[in-house]
Amino acid sequence: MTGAALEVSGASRAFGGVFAVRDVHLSVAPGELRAVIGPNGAGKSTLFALIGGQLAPDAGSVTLDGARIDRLAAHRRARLGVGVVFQAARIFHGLTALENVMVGAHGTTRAGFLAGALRLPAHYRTERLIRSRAMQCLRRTGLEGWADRPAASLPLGQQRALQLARALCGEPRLLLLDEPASGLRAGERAQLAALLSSLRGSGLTMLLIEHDVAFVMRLADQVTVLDLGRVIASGTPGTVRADPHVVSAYLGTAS
Ligand SMILES: Nc1ncnc2c1ncn2[C@@H]1O[C@H](COP(=O)(O)OP(=O)(O)OP(=O)(O)O)[C@@H](O)[C@H]1O
Repeated sequence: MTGAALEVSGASRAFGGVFAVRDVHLSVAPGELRAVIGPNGAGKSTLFALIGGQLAPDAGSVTLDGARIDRLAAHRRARLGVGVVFQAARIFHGLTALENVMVGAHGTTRAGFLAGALRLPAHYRTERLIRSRAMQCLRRTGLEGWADRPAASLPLGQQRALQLARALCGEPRLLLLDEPASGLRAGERAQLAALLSSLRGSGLTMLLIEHDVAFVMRLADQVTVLDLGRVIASGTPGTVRADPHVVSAYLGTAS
């Protein structure tokens, strides 16, 4: 298909008269991995929330495959294919890895609560379908060997992959990731980078916000740099790294 998968156009959002995001334009092509970076307070989390639906913009628009989504609640955006991996590990520790992923598929299937409560055949069919889809997602994220382990017993890197698997089970058209590398050690970061690369190889469109500039520069197709709520640079990692505005606003102060 032609055109952007995600288009943010002139998006602004202020808090108490101060712009957190100001007239931001961002276009993510299908299959692209886009990173959004910027110093503390640059507006990354706010932009993320404007796309995911936790916030609505004061002005501007957000479209997914050409359809406006900026006035929709987060759960309706999720139904349309916006998958979100939040930074805080929202893992159900009492459930197995497989069960955690199955949770991601409920809500995207048709057989409803009543069919489940009445134990109708449709319920069992749906449950089987969900289970096999969840196993596929565990395979896609390299977690098939952990399927029946309690989620709490997974090392942090695998827990991060589990969050990804759960989001994938909702079959997103666009996956949003909030600082996926945060708190991970070097080896775990490298594993996560390989996983994100393989997902991109499968054609998934992704947007991630990240503090770790080195992580992003190795991984992303395109990088958008925010500072004080505005886009100050956008392009390939090489272009962005050489941009004097970026160097002075951000990279110059990073080690
Ligand atoms: N709910 C809110 N109420 C008031 N001000 C807010 C709110 N959310 C964000 N802000 C302000 O908007 C600006 C942008 O914040 P935001 O969290 O989006 O930046 P960020 O780039 O994600 O920062 P960090 O890297 O520190 O998480 C900051 O000045 C912040 O204080």
